Amino acid sequence: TGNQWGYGKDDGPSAWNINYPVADGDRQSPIDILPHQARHDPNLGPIVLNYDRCTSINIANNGHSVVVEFEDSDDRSVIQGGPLDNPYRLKQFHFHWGGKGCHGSEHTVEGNSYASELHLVHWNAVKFKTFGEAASAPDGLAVLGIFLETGDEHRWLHMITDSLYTVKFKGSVTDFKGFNPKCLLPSSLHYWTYLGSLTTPPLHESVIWIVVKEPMIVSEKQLGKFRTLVFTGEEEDERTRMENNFRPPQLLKGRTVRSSN
Ligand SMILES: NS(=O)(=O)c1ccc2oc(NC(=O)c3ccccc3)nc2c1
Ligand SMILES: [Zn+2]
Repeated sequence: TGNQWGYGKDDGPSAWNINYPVADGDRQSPIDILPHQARHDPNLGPIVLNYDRCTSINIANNGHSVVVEFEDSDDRSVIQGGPLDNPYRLKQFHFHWGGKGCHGSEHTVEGNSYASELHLVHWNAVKFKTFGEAASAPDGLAVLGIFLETGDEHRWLHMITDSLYTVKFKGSVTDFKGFNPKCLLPSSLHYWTYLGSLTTPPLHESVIWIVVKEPMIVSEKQLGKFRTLVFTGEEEDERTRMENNFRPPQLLKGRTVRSSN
């Protein structure tokens, strides 16, 4: 059916514009970030995360990534400050990653990729009633992007990687309670910010991107566990390893990238 998209040769990013013409739009993501061309904006305050009462619900394999969903019926876990005019509610987080030894981040910095990228997806519940409504509005979503670099083991990432075997196949979902993603964040939240889009179909141009400069460090072993997931369902014959689920950088088309200090 028309909505089938992926990261392969025939259904990958270069073919997405067939079913999703906005793929060729003016504010597409990800982008290559050039720090020296980013405008330092002293009015850009710090990002403030209020995740202390966040409620994680489940972890799932949606056939494109592994996603942890949160309860978003009130303002129990929000991001605010920085470029945001309102608090945005945490809806879910997920990852993008590469193959063994290859890189897998979506945003790049001066042409350099990281091994992986974590996206914490938030929506503007002040202006919109549902995530779906916000996801189609120019200021509807705020996604916090965190790069993952390989090095020492991350002390808390095991809480996710130890659960990945339970969501190996597309369509699998398991309970995942009591996880606070604040434990994944690097010490500094200095960031770049620009107006962009979802990096997968439907590619809505509704995202205020906040890309944190400092990567989180994870071990190659921890990253390898993400590659034990498969894109395919348990009932399907082939087992296509889930890796390289990233969109390459898109044209800036005159946009300005701003930098916090
Ligand atoms: N790579 S990305 O740009 O962060 C990105 C890309 C595509 C996305 O679609 C959704 N949908 C929901 O989260 C959702 C969750 C629950 C109900 C409806 C939608 N989030 C996305 C984030
Ligand atoms: Zn993403």
